Amino acid sequence: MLIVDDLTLHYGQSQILHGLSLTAEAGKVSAVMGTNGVGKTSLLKAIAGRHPYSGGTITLDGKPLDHPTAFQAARAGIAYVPQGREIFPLMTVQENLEAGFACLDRTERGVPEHIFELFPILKEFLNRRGGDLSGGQQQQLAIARALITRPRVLLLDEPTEGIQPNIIQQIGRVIAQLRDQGEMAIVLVEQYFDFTWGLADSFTAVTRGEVSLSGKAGEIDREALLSKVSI
Ligand SMILES: Nc1ncnc2c1ncn2[C@@H]1O[C@H](COP(=O)(O)OP(=O)(O)OP(=O)(O)O)[C@@H](O)[C@H]1O
Repeated sequence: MLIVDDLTLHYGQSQILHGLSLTAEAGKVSAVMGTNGVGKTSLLKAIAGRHPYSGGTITLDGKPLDHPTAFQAARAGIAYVPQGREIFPLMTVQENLEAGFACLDRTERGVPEHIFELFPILKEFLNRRGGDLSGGQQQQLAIARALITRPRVLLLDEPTEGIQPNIIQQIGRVIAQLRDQGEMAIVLVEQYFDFTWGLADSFTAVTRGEVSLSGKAGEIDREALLSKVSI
């Protein structure tokens, strides 16, 4: 279980997160929602060791992640799929996947076959350059690259952004499949309300770096949530 407690984060003098707390359980999709600029990406970056946090704690399966570097966070089992995907455009699909090996021991460096079961198109396009894939295919590649490390926590930053509807549905099915395997806690940052509402097991609405509403699917009120995450 990932527990983020009372997290604060700054860019220079500017405070972005104001004591934000979040819990993400294995086998569940925990959605983080909110309008532009409320600090969703900053939260994921703090968890993934991509930006230092100023206060609070992050704990994974009972062990504190004490201000980890990106490498240490990845070694601890945290995988991050950034907004905008960050595919290496001149490298092939195979090479992009192998970029995920960086934090693994030599003996662990292989692409698990189940990744191609989740994303068959990647097997077909192994020798194609990342930059020649469509947006949806790049998103699949970014998720696949994150799964290379067999993570315990998967952080997804707006996976539906700029993706055509049929691929969004496919990505939703993959997220649900990964959840149902029961081993991974999935933190989904999303602004596409209906997609997230249909998929997530719990919801955290963020407003100006603070939690403004949270609750489990089946308990939280849809309209109340919608009002917190819409402009
Ligand atoms: N590197 C940075 N330096 C300074 N300010 C930053 C930096 N990155 C983000 N910010 C600011 O921090 C605030 C939160 O940004 P963040 O990207 O975390 O929000 P977000 O909720 O993910 O928004 P979006 O949905 O637009 O991605 C914004 O005001 C943004 O301009």
